[in-house]
Order: sequence, then C-alpha cells, then structure tokens
Amino acid sequence: MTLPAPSNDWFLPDEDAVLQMRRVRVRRGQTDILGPLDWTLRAGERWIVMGPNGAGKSTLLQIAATRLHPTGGEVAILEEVLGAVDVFELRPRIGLSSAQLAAQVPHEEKVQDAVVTAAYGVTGTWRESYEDEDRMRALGLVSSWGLSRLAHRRFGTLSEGERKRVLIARSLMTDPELLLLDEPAAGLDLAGREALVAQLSELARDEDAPALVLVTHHLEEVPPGFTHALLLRDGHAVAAGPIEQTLTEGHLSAAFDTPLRVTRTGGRYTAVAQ
Ligand SMILES: Nc1ncnc2c1ncn2[C@@H]1O[C@H](COP(=O)(O)OP(=O)(O)OP(=O)(O)O)[C@@H](O)[C@H]1O
Repeated sequence: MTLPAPSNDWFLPDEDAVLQMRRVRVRRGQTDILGPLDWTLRAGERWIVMGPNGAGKSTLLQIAATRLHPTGGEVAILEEVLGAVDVFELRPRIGLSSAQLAAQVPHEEKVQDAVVTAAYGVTGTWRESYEDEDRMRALGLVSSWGLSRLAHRRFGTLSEGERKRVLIARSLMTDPELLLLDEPAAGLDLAGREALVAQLSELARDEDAPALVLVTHHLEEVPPGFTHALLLRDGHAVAAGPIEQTLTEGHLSAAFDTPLRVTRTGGRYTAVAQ
C-alpha cells in the first residue's frame, strides 16, 4: 500500500520549540488584528514582547495561553497542536499573569488561597480539596515573592504592586513549563517596579525556570537576563530575535513610530524621544 505523501499543511513543530506559531492570524470584523505571524520560542529562552498600544501583544499572549484560538494558522504549545489537544489538560502546564486574570480573583479571597487555586485552574476557592503538598507549595511561593505578611489578607485589599506579586506567585503554582506575564509592572511605583524587575531578572537567570514571555510597553521594565525580543506593530513583527539585535534604536523607533534614542547600561535599557 502506498502511503500518501505528507501534506505541506501538516504542522510538525520543531523538536526544541516550547511554543511555535506558523502564519497565525486573528481577524476581528474586517480587520486582521494580529498576523500573519511566525514565532518560535525554544526551551530556555526568555522573551520580551513589546510594542505600542493596540499592537496585538495581549492577543498574542491569549493564544499562547490557549485562551484564544486564532482565525488562521497553526500553533503548537509544549508539543501539542492547538485544535488537536484538550486545552484543559494543557493549561496547568502554562503559567499566566494578566489583568484579565486579576479581575477574576474574588476580592474576598485570601492571598494564600488566590495562589493555591491555580492548582485546579480556578480563581476562587469553592469545593475543591487541596493536598497538604499544594498548600505548602502555595505558602513557599507566597514567601519567595515577599508576600508572607500578606498571606491572610483579602486580595481586594492589596495594593496594585502586591496584587501583581500574588499573580506571579500564582502563575508558578503548577510548576509550569511556559510562563506568560502580561504587563506585570503596569501600575507599580518606581520602587515596586525596580523590585519586580530584579526578581524577574533572577527568575530569567534560573536555569530551572520555565520558558518566559514578558509583555511590556516600557524598555525600563526589561529585566536583565532576558534573551530574546519580539517587536510588534499593527499585529505584525517589526523585528524578532536575540535581544541585543532586536531592541535597537532603529527597530524600536519603527515599532513605536517615533524616533527614539536608546541606551543600555548594566543590562538595563532606557528610551527617550530624539
Ligand atoms: N473583539 C475585538 N473587536 C475589534 N477589535 C479588537 C477586538 N479585540 C481586540 N481588538 C483590537 O485589536 C488590537 C490589538 O489588541 P491587543 O489588546 O492585543 O493590543 P495590545 O498590544 O495588548 O494593546 P495594549 O498595549 O493597549 O494593551 C487593538 O487595536 C484592539 O482594539
């Protein structure tokens, strides 16, 4: 019997790809708000996704988090192809911190519970029964993200910076293989931002940490240790690749449609208009 020749349409992700998108497109109304986009994130890489308001960053992250199915193209996440996998089995392998998720955490939820509920992929405690091991892991994460003194506080009473930390601790609860952080420093004051950048830098340099994707508008929020960057504008990649070759004056000026002067000191970036 002759086997049919492999079709060009059959999507076989690269072996070392943690996340791979091929010709991905998201259409809303008459407009493509994202793509077509090709993007591959390999094991051990730490990616910054940057671009102006409306560039498609959150849409991209929603796809990577299996929360949104693209209109066209193929997506493989952790060797599973979207559309051919039960996303509820895939989601615990992906950590996510985003404003949408924060809005789903009940205000009266205790901090330690807001972290432990990620074990069941829910945002509020209900009738689940948690193993001691889950509780211990949640408390360990609460401690390592500097939240011990807040463990019994209600989520709704926390400051913006404290909430951001809770969400990152929560995103690590299932020991994910891919960690997606959507604007984790948004709304933080200077000291809060610097503390978070330092902690994310430490995470980025930890060989045992998951593959990382950090979405931000601001160069100042890029933690040292991140290895790659994807610059988006109007849903398209302006540039993508190793961070030092991507976060350049030329590429950033094109992405933000503004002539920028970019400096890099001690692994930190800043940008001002020229
Ligand atoms: N349901 C929708 N219908 C029409 N347009 C949409 C819809 N959802 C998103 N968009 C548009 O898609 C574009 C990309 O949105 P997205 O939230 O991904 O951008 P972003 O880069 O994360 O922006 P920001 O930095 O402001 O958060 C925006 O112009 C947005 O208005």
